[in-house]
Amino acid sequence: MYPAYIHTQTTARNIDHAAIKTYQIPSLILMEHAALKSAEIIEQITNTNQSICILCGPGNNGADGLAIARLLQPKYPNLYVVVPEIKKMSEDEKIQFQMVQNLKIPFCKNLPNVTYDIYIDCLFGNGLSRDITGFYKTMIQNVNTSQSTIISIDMPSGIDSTMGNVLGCAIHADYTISLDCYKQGQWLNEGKNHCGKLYLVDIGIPQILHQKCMDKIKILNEEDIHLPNRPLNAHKSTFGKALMIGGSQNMHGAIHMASLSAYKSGIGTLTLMVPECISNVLAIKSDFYMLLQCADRNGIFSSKAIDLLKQNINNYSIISIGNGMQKNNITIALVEQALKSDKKIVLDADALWAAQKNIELLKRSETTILTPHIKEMSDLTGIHVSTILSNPFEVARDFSKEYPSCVLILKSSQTYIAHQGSVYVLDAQNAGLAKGGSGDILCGIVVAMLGQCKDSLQAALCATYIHSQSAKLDIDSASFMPEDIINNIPNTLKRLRS
Ligand SMILES: NC(=O)C1=CN([C@@H]2O[C@H](COP(=O)(O)OP(=O)(O)OC[C@H]3O[C@@H](n4cnc5c(N)ncnc54)[C@H](OP(=O)(O)O)[C@@H]3O)[C@@H](O)[C@H]2O)[C@@H](O)CC1
Ligand SMILES: Nc1ncnc2c1ncn2[C@@H]1O[C@H](COP(=O)(O)OP(=O)(O)O)[C@@H](O)[C@H]1O
Ligand SMILES: [K+]
Repeated sequence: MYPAYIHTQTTARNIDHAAIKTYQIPSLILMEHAALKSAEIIEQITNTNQSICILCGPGNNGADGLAIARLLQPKYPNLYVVVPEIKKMSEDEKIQFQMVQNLKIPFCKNLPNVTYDIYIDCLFGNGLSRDITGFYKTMIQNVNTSQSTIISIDMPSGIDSTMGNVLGCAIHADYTISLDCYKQGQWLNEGKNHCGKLYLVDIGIPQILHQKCMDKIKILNEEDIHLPNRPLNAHKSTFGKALMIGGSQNMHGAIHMASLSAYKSGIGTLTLMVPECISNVLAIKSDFYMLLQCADRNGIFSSKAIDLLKQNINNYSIISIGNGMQKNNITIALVEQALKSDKKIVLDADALWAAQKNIELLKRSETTILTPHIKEMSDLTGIHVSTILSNPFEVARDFSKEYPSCVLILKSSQTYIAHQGSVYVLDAQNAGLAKGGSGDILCGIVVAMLGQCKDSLQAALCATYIHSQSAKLDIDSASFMPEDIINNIPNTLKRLRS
């Protein structure tokens, strides 16, 4: 699978330049790859009897358009090119334009009065630098109001490729063919809604240029997942001894689901530290876990929990806190104690709110995996929800740099896994997961992976991927039950290992 990276405008541009300067790949060769791959996709999504109008701007995005015109012309009899600024062309565009003229492909300066079935948008790509005004704006508005299919090359023109904001006006594409890498603006803010279906094509830029990037963002795929080995001669301690702390009178299901997921995902031993008031119901539900019961007060842990954890913590290698707990002083004290220990820690739900009270403790040297959804991330960091939503990549990356021993799993319909400045994106939207309990299942899988993987980032990547793959169920998304997902974990593991 072609490795998919997401870059800002500057990084994408620097990579293009390095391919040309350092690796001496002529830009016309890259452009030819771009045009060939784009033409291939255009042929797949259109019919050759449809009329095509290719809009070519003043830079290399326009040059791509001219190269695409040259490649499509033999198959599409009704093909037309619009070049508004013949006097202002990049060097490569001049060469492409000469070839288009040699082939006698019809062109003109203005958008023709007739409506075309297909518009190929090559006005502006990664080089858009200011608001679009004047005749380009009119052209974009006219194309947007047509009922035609719009295919954008590299970026929907008018979308800023770093932040996804509309600069003046922007093409509303049905399809966008991104060249070499995704641009961050395709994933953020208004950009998300302007791309239509996104394609990514390899244009022959050396992969090393992506791998060498600082602060890279990569789409998580199966090749990034290295499931931990399970040696035949292992014993239970080989796979981690976990203590899961959580539960309250009104929420015993959360820790139960987390524990089932942890066990199905391979944890060695599992103990649940829960308030006494729910221990009976848990004991009836399952018998694979051990219970560390704690006196309760009003349905939650009493202050005795703090001493109980102190006395027992050294029996475990991994501690998770949060499932089914509440925001209170005991939760704060338990999180503080766990973070001061030398154990691997997983923080979920209200434990994330509690961690904020002693945030400097996250600078500990042992691994901490945090699994906030967007609101919990806001509780943890004090960053407003709208700021997180406008650039989750940056928020996740900044956090991971500030707390280098932490691995952040920032959950939403897309999930961002960040560690020491690198960000992975799990792009697997699934309405079946938009239900209470999905996060508890993930937390359990994280605990199990932390018990088995040597590397904490790998544990987080494996867990997130296993969670989303196990939620690929052949039933209506409205009917997903937590146990359906949990019962599918074994199939996922079997498939990933084979
Ligand atoms: N060899 C390579 O690098 C490869 C590049 N490739 C392709 O090149 C694209 C990047 O090309 P690019 O850098 O030329 O930028 P592009 O998007 O065409 O725009 C720049 C032009 O637009 C103008 N302009 C900007 N904003 C404007 C505005 N609001 N209103 C009006 N004008 C505005 C700007 O003018 P200026 O600011 O200089 O006055 C300049 O003329 C990339 O997306 C991909 O498609 C691929 O073929 C692979 C190989
Ligand atoms: N639409 C969606 N597409 C993909 N994943 C989703 C979607 N909605 C929720 N999820 C995933 O489900 C989990 C929900 O976690 P969380 O919000 O903590 O739920 P809860 O606390 O109720 O268990 C996260 O892993 C999140 O990424
Ligand atoms: K474009």
